Parts: sequence; structure tokens; C-alpha cells
Amino acid sequence: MKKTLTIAGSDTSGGAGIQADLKTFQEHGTYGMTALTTIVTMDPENGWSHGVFPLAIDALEAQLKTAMSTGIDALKTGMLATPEIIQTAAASIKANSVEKVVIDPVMVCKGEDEVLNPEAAEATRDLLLPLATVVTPNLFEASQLSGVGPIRTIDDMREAAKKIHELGAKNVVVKGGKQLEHDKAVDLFYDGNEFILLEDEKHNTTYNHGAGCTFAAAITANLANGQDVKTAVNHAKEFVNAAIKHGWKLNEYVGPVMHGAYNQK
Ligand SMILES: Nc1ncnc2c1ncn2[C@@H]1O[C@H](COP(=O)(O)OP(=O)(O)O)[C@@H](O)[C@H]1O
Ligand SMILES: Cc1ncc(COP(=O)(O)O)c(C=O)c1O
Repeated sequence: MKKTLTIAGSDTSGGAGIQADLKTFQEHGTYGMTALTTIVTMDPENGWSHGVFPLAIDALEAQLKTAMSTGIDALKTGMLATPEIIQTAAASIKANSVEKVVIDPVMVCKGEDEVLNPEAAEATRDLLLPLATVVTPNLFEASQLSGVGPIRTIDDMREAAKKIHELGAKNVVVKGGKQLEHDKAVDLFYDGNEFILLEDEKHNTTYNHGAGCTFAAAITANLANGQDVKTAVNHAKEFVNAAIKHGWKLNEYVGPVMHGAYNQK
């Protein structure tokens, strides 16, 4: 059994964050573990507005010590919320020489415009990109990390991917997803040698909460299972596409993806 770890936030509503990651790890037959960075709540009396409760650094350190002691095959990071949390995660990944590392540089939640913490972008760039086997920014995050922007075209995505690769990430997937004006859901893969366009059917839905987390978690599990990076990313794209296709309405505010859809086909 391969061991996968997510260092990320808890999405109490269950579609994104560690909840998405664990469900996705399980769907890929890996054994999922967690190091929780922050708890995100949603207020039903206030338009589902988000509350963010970062955990104490010593609580994160203790979790990382627990999980890392088991020998992790691959890990991902998600919402890290503060520069201190990013430093702690980066130090642990380095100290434990984890080789398969997927960085999902979560900076905003869908439907919420506010950037979680502007200094977190800088810390992600300086401390996490050099450790990344794969980094999976959406257009906004790619712009924050690369300084290219606003990113509107596939050429812009290429330019950003190149910069992010120069900053130390071995492989970059810039997610055009829903944001890019295109009739397909297009992501751009770059490994320092070649650009590959990943295209799939674009679903006309707003029930896509957790898509980014699910995509990165699927890449992580595929890497843990021994797939090479390109194969891992291609399979993850298929997995998340099925999850979005079967996204559903949890309530009037949010529609999560269906993490189990791919295996239920
Ligand atoms: N409407 C959609 N139809 C099909 N694929 C999508 C759709 N929206 C996003 N995707 C894909 O889902 C994955 C996650 O992307 P996205 O939801 O844009 O990330 P994030 O949650 O970080 O903003 C990407 O592979 C993207 O292309
Ligand atoms: C804990 C947590 N992580 C990550 C995200 C980002 O989710 P998505 O995969 O929809 O980009 C959210 C959004 O609500 C969240 O609450």
C-alpha cells in the first residue's frame, strides 16, 4: 500500500481541502494521511462567507512528525494560509527528503475573491517551488507566482509556466480550467523541455467546488503508485473531469465535485 500525505486545510463542507484529498487518495487505492494547517468554516447566516482558523505551528509540526515517521511515498500541499505554515511545511519536506511533492498553491477559494494572505504567495515562490515535482496553479495563482499577468491566453500561460519552472518547480501545470476563454477545459504542462496542452470536455457547471484539490490529489496518488509525471497528470485530468461532470448541489451556496465519479462510471 502506497502512503500519501496532504498538508492542507480542512474544508468543513467536504468538497475541497483535506476532505477532497483523502477521498481522492482512497479512490486511487492509496493510504491517505493528513497534516492539518487551518480550518475553514462557512457561515449559513451570512451568505456562506468563509472563516479561516489557522492552527498553531507546534500542532502542525507534531502532525508532520507523526506522518513523516511512517515513510511517505508522495505528498501534496494545499491551503497553507500563512508564511509561518509554509516555512514549517517546507522545512519538514526537506528534512525528510520526500521526493514526490505536488504543490497546489491555493490562494483563493472559488467564489471568494479575497487573497488569503499576500505574503503567502512570496513564501510559496521562495520556499515551496524549489521542492515541487509538480506545481498546479490556476490562472490567478500562476500570475501571482510568475509576475506575468493578467493571464488570458495560452501564450500567456506558456510565459508564466516558463517563469515558474525557472523558479525551481520541475514540472508546471497551469490550469486554464473554467477561467480560460476556450471551448475546451485546457491546461498547459511544461517540464522545462516541452509544452503539452491537456484538453478535455468543458462542463457547463458551477458545481466545481474542490476541483483543484481533487486534481492535485489525483496527481499525488498517481505518482505514489509509480506513474511517471506526464502519465500521472494525464490520468488526474481524466479523474477530475469525471468528478466535475458529476458535481452536485450541496445547498444554495455550494456544489462540490463528485470525487468518486471516475470509478463509478
Ligand atoms: N468546467 C470545467 N469542465 C471541465 N474541466 C474543468 C472545468 N473547470 C475546471 N476544470 C479542470 O479541473 C482542474 C482543476 O481546475 P480549476 O477548477 O480551474 O482549479 P482551481 O480549483 O485551482 O481554480 C483542471 O484540470 C481544469 O482544467
Ligand atoms: C481548505 C480549503 N482548501 C482549498 C480550497 C480550494 O478549493 P478548490 O479546489 O475549489 O480550488 C478551499 C476552498 O474552499 C478550502 O476551503
